[in-house]
Amino acid sequence: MTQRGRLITLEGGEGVGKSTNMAFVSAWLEARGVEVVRTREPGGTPRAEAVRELLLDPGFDEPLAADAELLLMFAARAQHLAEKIRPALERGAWVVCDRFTDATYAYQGGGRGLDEARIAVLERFVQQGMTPDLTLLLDMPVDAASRRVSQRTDAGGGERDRFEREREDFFSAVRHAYRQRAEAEPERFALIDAARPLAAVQHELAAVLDRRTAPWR
Ligand SMILES: Nc1ncnc2c1ncn2[C@@H]1O[C@H](COP(=O)(O)OP(=O)(O)OP(=O)(O)O)[C@@H](O)[C@H]1O
Ligand SMILES: Cc1cn([C@H]2C[C@H](O)[C@@H](COP(=O)(O)O)O2)c(=O)[nH]c1=O
Repeated sequence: MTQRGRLITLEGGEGVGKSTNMAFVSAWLEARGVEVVRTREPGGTPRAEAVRELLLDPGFDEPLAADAELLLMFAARAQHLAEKIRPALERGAWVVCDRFTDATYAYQGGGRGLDEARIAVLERFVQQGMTPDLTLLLDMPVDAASRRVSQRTDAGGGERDRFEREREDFFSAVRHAYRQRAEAEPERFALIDAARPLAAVQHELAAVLDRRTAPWR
């Protein structure tokens, strides 16, 4: 019988280095013979990416109600789980996902102030007990991360999305919520100091992956 794959998530606020380190984590696993499916949330499938567009688009002349934002996050997640994550895990592949439900607790819970208990109801409904096996939380001060986002936006000539336009107190609340979750579940989370140079961050990521994934490989 094929062994079920593992779900590894990368989490953290804007600009902490999740996308940069997705590539590193995936390559590290692949070098050890693991089949890896790389993906992200919100998004990861064509329909879920369409929901992402709606969530990130700053162009509407109408606010997005916090409850609608929460439900859209879980709608995208339900599609992602059904069409991509569960099938991959069932065939034995490992899924490395840039953000997952911890982001909902951090952004919609911490940032928007929605009740955690309501998020937990949707989590149970959509995920049916499925949770990440390992969560790599990239953590750094909000002001330094925001400078990285500014440099990236200036260099790429891109526009800030609807979340990136939030104020510093929103991101401080997001960071606080993430750190609280990591403290509450140390067996699932690894807290990584992402303010260091990339080589140091990746050195620690490799050590964490080696230690935490050895029993599953
Ligand atoms: N350790 C690091 N030191 C310095 N710069 C870094 C480091 N890690 C990433 N960067 C740079 O910071 C910027 C943001 O990184 P990245 O896009 O990977 O962050 P992210 O967490 O995926 O951001 P977002 O949440 O906005 O998608 C990029 O320009 C990247 O090259
Ligand atoms: C999964 C998830 C995401 N978000 C927010 C966090 C980010 O601002 C955007 C996604 O863009 P990025 O390229 O990953 O930075 O969506 C959220 O608020 N809630 C969630 O559950």
